[in-house]
Amino acid sequence: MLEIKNISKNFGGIKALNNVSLSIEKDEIVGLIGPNGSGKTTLFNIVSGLIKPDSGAVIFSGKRIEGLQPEVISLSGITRTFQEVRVIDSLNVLENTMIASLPHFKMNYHIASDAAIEALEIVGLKDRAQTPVSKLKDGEKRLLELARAIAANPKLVLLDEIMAGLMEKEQSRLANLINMLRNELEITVFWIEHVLRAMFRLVEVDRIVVLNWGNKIAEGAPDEILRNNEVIEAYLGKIRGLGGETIA
Ligand SMILES: Nc1ncnc2c1ncn2[C@@H]1O[C@H](COP(=O)(O)OP(=O)(O)OP(=O)(O)O)[C@@H](O)[C@H]1O
Repeated sequence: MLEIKNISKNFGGIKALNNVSLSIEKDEIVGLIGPNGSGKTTLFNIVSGLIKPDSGAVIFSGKRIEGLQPEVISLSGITRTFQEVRVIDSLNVLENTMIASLPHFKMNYHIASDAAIEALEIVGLKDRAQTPVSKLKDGEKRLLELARAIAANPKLVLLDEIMAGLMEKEQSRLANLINMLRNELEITVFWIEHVLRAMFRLVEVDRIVVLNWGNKIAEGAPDEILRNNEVIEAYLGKIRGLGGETIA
């Protein structure tokens, strides 16, 4: 479904991505992990069209999409969430969701509204449709981000640290939702996360790709990644050592 081929991106002297390749099959959940600054969000920004790679190709459903406008990529079936929730506080929950669904449904208000309400129902925010976004709790804003991504009827969704800052109960609920996206809605998921308990234990992740300093250093099933010495050295060991994040 998605093929990332030899992508490189420099910012000034910084090699944010160095010849990174990976592919994602339909109906997979693929995790993307690595230390801060290892290039994860840069890769999402390239796939979603926010930045152009210096070299390499991104192929989605057989077509090259690198360098296309974000709106075009979104219409082709790739939507995303952002680390910093991008909702408009002056609008209500439904209006925020419709901003995402309207372009996909050729600005047809009724169809876009139905799609938005369905997305809100999926994430459990339907009862809050008329609530101003400013009244939502942080966890609810994350769910709204997800609803916006779903409302545009994607084939592939990119989730960027969607668990960050949430309580454990909210993380578990969101993990169930991610599983449901793939299992029931047939949406393929590519997911960046630092909450490793969610990545390794809560969500049914098929494969995990690990970046370090812009290089792909590992790729494999979650249990293989947990045993990979290079990954432990570059990332997992440091996190365990800090004592802040536990996987089990
Ligand atoms: N627009 C930009 N201009 C200059 N440097 C950038 C830009 N975007 C990213 N970088 C740099 O590229 C590198 C990779 O950053 P990126 O945000 O992709 O990492 P990340 O793995 O997503 O980090 P985190 O886990 O902290 O979100 C970092 O050194 C970052 O400072």
